[in-house]
Amino acid sequence: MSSRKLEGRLVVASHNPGKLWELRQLLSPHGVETVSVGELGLPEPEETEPTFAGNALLKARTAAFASGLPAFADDSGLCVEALDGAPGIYSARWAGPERDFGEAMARVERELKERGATQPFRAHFLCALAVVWPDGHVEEFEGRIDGVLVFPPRGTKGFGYDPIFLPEGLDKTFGEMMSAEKHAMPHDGSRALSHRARAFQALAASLL
Ligand SMILES: O=c1nc[nH]c2c1ncn2[C@H]1C[C@H](O)[C@@H](COP(=O)(O)OP(=O)(O)OP(=O)(O)O)O1
Ligand SMILES: [Mg+2]
Repeated sequence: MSSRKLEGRLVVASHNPGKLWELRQLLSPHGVETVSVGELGLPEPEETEPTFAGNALLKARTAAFASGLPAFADDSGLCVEALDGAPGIYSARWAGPERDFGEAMARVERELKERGATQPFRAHFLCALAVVWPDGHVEEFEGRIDGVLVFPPRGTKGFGYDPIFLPEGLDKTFGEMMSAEKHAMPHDGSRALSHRARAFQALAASLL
């Protein structure tokens, strides 16, 4: 348990609308008032760290120091086993400056084919969350969900690589799920589903 609790206004340090929506959805039952970096007019920092945790910390720290408020950042991505963990921390960058995830998903399929990979195409999503206070105090959390990739992509819900990711033991891709299913936050102590919801579950237990 942490000694620090999240109180007052929280900056959500993400420029990705899909992610922002999910993070606010996860925070909303806790009555935390949020403002996004976009609403504050803060720029998107370059993600120069070699790990998810490092980039989450970099984004949260930049926003906390620029705003004088506690800030919350998510760095996440898809890691494909047969591609040695790629795209990993480069998941957003594979979609190019236009953030074309149709192209990014096609590249995953192409690279699997080039490597002669065979099904099941095992993969996982990872999510690192960091909270940084303006005095420099840091809290970090992580969540993971394992699954397999399916081609062609299925479903139009969610964002990013959701349409090719089939979570272990389920028959719907993240792209075919209602957001409430992807983010199910069980109150009976059982585990949440998505990488982001799992990381958030750890955060909530400690900070909220
Ligand atoms: O639940 C997810 N469902 C599908 N795709 C996902 C998910 N979670 C991460 N992803 C992929 C797409 C995203 O673009 C990238 C994260 O990259 P990441 O740098 O953490 O976020 P970002 O650049 O999109 O926004 P920002 O850094 O401003 O928070 O991984
Ligand atoms: Mg990013």
